[in-house]
Order: sequence, then structure tokens, then C-alpha cells
Amino acid sequence: MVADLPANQRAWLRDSEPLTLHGSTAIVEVPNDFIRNQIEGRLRGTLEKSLGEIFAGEIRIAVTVNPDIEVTPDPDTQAIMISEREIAAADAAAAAAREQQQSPFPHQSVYPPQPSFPNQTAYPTTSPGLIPGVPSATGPEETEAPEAYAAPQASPIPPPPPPLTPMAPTAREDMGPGYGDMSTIQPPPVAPVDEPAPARQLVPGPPTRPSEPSPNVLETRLNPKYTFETFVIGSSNRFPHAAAVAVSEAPGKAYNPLLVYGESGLGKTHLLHAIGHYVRSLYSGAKVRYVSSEEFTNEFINAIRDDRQDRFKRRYRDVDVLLIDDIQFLEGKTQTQEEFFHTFNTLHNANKQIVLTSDRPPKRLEALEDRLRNRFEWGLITDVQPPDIETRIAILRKKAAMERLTAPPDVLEFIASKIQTNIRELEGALIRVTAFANLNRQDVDLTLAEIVLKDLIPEGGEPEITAGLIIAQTAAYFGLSIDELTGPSRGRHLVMARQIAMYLCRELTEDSLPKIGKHFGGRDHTTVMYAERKINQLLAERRAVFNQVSELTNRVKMQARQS
Ligand SMILES: Nc1ncnc2c1ncn2[C@@H]1O[C@H](COP(=O)(O)OP(=O)(O)OP(=O)(O)O)[C@@H](O)[C@H]1O
Repeated sequence: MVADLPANQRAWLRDSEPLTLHGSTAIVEVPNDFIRNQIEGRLRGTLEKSLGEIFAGEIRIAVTVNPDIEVTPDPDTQAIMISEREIAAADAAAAAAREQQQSPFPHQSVYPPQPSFPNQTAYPTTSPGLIPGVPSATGPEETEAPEAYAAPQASPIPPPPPPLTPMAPTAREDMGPGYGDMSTIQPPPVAPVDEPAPARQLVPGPPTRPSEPSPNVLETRLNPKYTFETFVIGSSNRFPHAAAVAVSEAPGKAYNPLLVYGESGLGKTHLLHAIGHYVRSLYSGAKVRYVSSEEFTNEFINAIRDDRQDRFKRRYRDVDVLLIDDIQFLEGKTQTQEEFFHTFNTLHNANKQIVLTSDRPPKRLEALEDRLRNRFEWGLITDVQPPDIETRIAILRKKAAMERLTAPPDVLEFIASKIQTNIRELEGALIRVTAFANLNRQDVDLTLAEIVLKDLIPEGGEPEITAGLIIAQTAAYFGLSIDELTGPSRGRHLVMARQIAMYLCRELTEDSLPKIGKHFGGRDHTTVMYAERKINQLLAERRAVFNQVSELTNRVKMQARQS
């Protein structure tokens, strides 16, 4: 099939190297952005079909740029048009490859090569963590201040990667010395761009010092705890982790977009934030923006309402890395999809990195426009799976060390054996067990863990729990009306009840932070984050809170089973 390609298209493959086959994704390295764009824009379908036939199954291509690959010069003409001799040689090579059912790439004799991944282990040994500046809610008034993170701490930095090239080089420059006159090549189809992204170059540099907050540090809204350093790698997430590291080290070059999908609580958001931190630690001044697609939608609606679309556009198009969480929420929202389509095009055309997460692969995002779904498939798609028991134990161990929670290995193993899918629940169980021990001035042991987890994990499977049920039960438990619980009042008693209800929504439902905020009178997602963190902390400090949370959990679960 490759032999049937026009000569200029075969030229793009000539210097491409198949790197590894991971599941159904074939990773291909190319020397520069131009060739990547050509392969992604024009050859993807052909190559995927060809590989699909060879491997007798569906194969996706992910193209990454490796500037170390030498572009082979054409010795005769120094032009893109390949000579008859080369065509014949390429044909012969391709035919041989076909015969051997090996590689569709003209210059590769063995496919797939040994599994490997670029830059897999290189990430900072010290987190470029940001310091949380969260206010405490001790006064009579509710503290609903959104999470505000101060400047990053100075930390040792890894050796800087090579500078990123400015985006949008001319095709001629980008093809390298061997291609000579490019006039015969048609540029790849370029998506419409509303506004060009500013041409800025990311320069590797030292991390920002705390005394010198970088201009956009508050804008990034990254959770300081979600770094690569705190991310436990196991077989369930090795590939998405490696891909996340690769895009952080070479934003806009490695895979663009990178899309990570998987079920709730498996670390997708953690990876997004980790990319943000790592990019910021490697490239000083890099503009990184994290947003959930629900917030994107809300901000877009507000921008239209307030007639501030220009500001909105600038906010999302003038970035080096856009991290967008839970894109499934764009489904069915036509106008927001339209806006995101243009945002995506502007960034992608400018070689700015886009990373997306979703609860499903793009193919299954049925209520998404084809053109958007199609773009999501341009780069690398990878999934996170539920962790195996070893990874679950390692996550608990790390969490215990980070939060200074003492729990012996048999207890960690017990918790890990009981909670098998959602890592958020896994962490929640550890916090509850250690909090219970703390309140009773007891050591954490298996008997205690069994008691606590018995309440948490009922026999006979999990009933479906909704935010509405939690709100109704919490209101009744505290003698409040639902309107009071979800309304604007900030009396101390109300605030605690509301924060417990938010915490339970986070623990017992799969609703996202913005969605939970919506259930509580349209509060911001950062208010929900704050409530979750505060109740987690109070569980270990105040017996009353522990008891209230435990009793309410039981009531909610019992009610859910009955309905
Ligand atoms: N591999 C991991 N190592 C350490 N912690 C992890 C790992 N995976 C997930 N976690 C932790 O589990 C919790 C849930 O993860 P996260 O919020 O990233 O999940 P998610 O896939 O984005 O879920 P959702 O789709 O519901 O938003 C977080 O506290 C996160 O730090």
C-alpha cells in the first residue's frame, strides 16, 4: 500500500521510524513537525488501514517528533521529488516489507521493535510543588474562598531539555536540509483559525522562586499535590504516565493532542495537573491552563452574557499548554463545542500542547460533533485502567507517607483488597480508618480496619447514590431544609452540614467537582474541593464530625438500597 503512495508522501515516511506498538497504538517517530502534520493530516488513514491488515486488527497511529532523527538528503536533486531510482528502491523495500508482513515504513526491517518509550523515566525527583494558600473556616461565617495557590517553591530542576522551537515554522525550514525546494508540496489542510496564537518561544529555565511569583501562577489552578512525583506507576497506567511525561518534556511536539480516558477516580486529573507542574518547572514562563470542560462551558456562557468573548478567547488561546478535563461534558453543547473547536484549531496550528481527558474513548462520545471527535483522534489516545492490587497497595503507602498517616502493611493490604476500582475511594477508606483510630486513641490494626470498612462497603454491592439523595439525607439529619442546605446562607452550623454533604457527594457519587457545585446553588468547584479537604482533615480531629459522616454514610447507603 505504501508503494502506491505518491512519491512526495512516501518521502514523508522515509525518515519515519516505528517506535513501538502499545496495545493497538503504533507510535511513529518523525524528524520534524512538518512531517508529523503531513502524516497526521494525510497519511493516517492509509497507514492505519495498512497496519490493520498486517496485524489483523484495528491499529491507531500516534506520531511524535524526535529531532534527533536525521532527514535523509536526496543526493541527486536535493528536491522533494524522488528520483525514479528511489521510487523503484522504495517500491522494492515496501514490497519486501509487505511480503514479510512487517512494517509499512519503507526503511524499517523489523516491526514492531522492542517496546520502548521516549523519556519515560525522566522527571524531576523533587516536585515543583506550589504552596497552598487555603484559608481556614473557623469563624462564624462560611469560608468558601476558592483554592488559591501561591508561588512555586524553589526546587532542584532536572537538566533542561532542548529549547522548543517557535511554532509555525515555514514548511521549507521545517523539512530540514535534505528537502530543498518545497514548492511542489501542497501544505497540509489547515484548520480555520480565528485568532493566531502569539508566537512565543518556550525556553527551558530555572523554576520560579517563591518570592517571585510568575505572572500566571494563580491562573494555572494546579493542585500542588498532583505531581508526577506523587503518581504511582503500575501496569494500569504506565503508558498514559509515559505519554504525559513525554508531552511535558516536549510540549506541542510529542503527541498533540494527548487524550487520556478511563473511569472515574483512576488518576486522569492527577496526570493533567502533573503535566502542568512539570512543564512549568522545565520551561520558565510557560503559560499553562487547566480547566474542566464544565467550567469552560460556564465561562463561555458567562462571556456571551457579559459580552466579553474576546477576553475569553484570549484566556484559552494565549497559552502554551491547555489541559482540559472531562471533555464528555461538551457532549450536546453545540455552541461550546463550536468555540472549543476554534480554540483547539488555534492552539494546534500554533503547535501549542493540548491534553484532554474523558470518561470514554472519543469514538464513544456520540453527542460530540464529528469534526471535534476527529481532532481528538489526531494525536495519542491512551487509557487508564483500574489498578492491580500491588499498585493499590503502593498508592496507599504513598498516600500514608504524604499525609503522615500510620497504618501497618497488613491494614493497607486489607483496604487495597476491599476497594478495587476507584482510587479516590481507596484513599477515602485509608483516611477514615486512620481517623477512627486517632479519635479512639487506638493503633490502626486489622480489627479496627474491618469495623470501619464494614460500614463503608456493604455486603451485596454498591447501590446507586445520587447527590439529591445525599442532600436530602443530610438536610434531614441536621434538621435543615434542602433550600437552606443548598442556599446562600453562611451560618456556621449550615456551613458544616453543607461541607459534609459536599464531601459525601465527592465520596459516594461519580459527579465531578463542578457538577457537585451546581447541586449546591451553583457554587464554584473550588468550594467543593475546599469542603472535601476540610472534612478529610476534621475526620481525624473531631469525633463529632467523624460520627456524623459515618452515620450519614450509613443512612444514605441504606436509603439507596431501599429505593
Ligand atoms: N497512580 C496514582 N498514584 C497516586 N495517586 C493516584 C493515582 N491515581 C489516582 N490517584 C489519586 O486518586 C484520586 C482520584 O484521582 P483523579 O481525580 O485524578 O481521578 P480521575 O480519573 O480524574 O477521576 P474523575 O473522572 O472522577 O475526575 C486523586 O486523589 C489522585 O491523586
